Amino acid sequence: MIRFERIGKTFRGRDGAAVEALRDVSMDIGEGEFVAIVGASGCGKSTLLRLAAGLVPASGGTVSIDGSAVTSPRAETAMVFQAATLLPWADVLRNVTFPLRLMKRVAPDTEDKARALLATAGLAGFESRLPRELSGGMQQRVAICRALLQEPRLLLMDEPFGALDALTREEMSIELLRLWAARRMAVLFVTHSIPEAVLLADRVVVMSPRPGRIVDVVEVNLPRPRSFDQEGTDEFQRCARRIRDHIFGNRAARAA
Ligand SMILES: Nc1ncnc2c1ncn2[C@@H]1O[C@H](COP(=O)(O)OP(=O)(O)OP(=O)(O)O)[C@@H](O)[C@H]1O
Repeated sequence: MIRFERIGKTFRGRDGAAVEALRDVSMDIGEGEFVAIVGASGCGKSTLLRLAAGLVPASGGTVSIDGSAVTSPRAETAMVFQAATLLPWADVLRNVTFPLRLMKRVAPDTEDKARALLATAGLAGFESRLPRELSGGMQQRVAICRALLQEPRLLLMDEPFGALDALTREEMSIELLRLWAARRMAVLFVTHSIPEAVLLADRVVVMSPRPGRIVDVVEVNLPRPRSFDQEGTDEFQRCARRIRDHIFGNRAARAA
């Protein structure tokens, strides 16, 4: 569905110095596939998502969806950032429906769908609350509902649980999988957590330090529905170890 073909991206800093963020990145993501991206800080993971979202142009290569080059944001793509980025003055329901109102895509059943989505995310009864009345985890759930209400074919998630505590993070991962199972859009999910990547993804793309290149693609052959109980399985450990070895090299192997 989405194809990255020999993508390179070099930024020019304020001082004029060139920063090569990505080099020769190629990958395909199929319809309904869940792909996680892991790699050292600064290796270009967010840049890759922003390229897919049509927010920045590539310096070389092409990103295409269904064969047509992505040059600007598209209605079929939605993005969730690390911070919930909700409108502070709008209540939960208005926040969730905001992008559709902005794109003039409101349908007669939009509000009902938004309420149903919020209920699935455990937010029934909070529709009229303001963001500041919600916990960080609840705010992030609102941001995820906002993205899902757009019924995207491609969901881009940039460390969406990065600011949450460990327990909320686990709970949110399982909830995301539930919502994804019901809708099956393609997901490109950036995370710093190796267990989170293995738990969620069909494939984990491992990137080298900057300039980011793909050093491995790990297929996760764990049955769905997934749960953290699978963390003890050989397959989970195999995937996690293989990813860790790429990121930490022999250090991890020695410590094990
Ligand atoms: N607009 C920009 N102008 C200049 N340099 C940039 C810009 N955006 C990103 N970079 C640089 O490109 C590199 C990759 O950044 P990016 O945010 O994509 O990495 P990342 O892997 O997502 O990092 P992290 O895991 O820390 O969020 C970094 O060195 C960053 O400083």
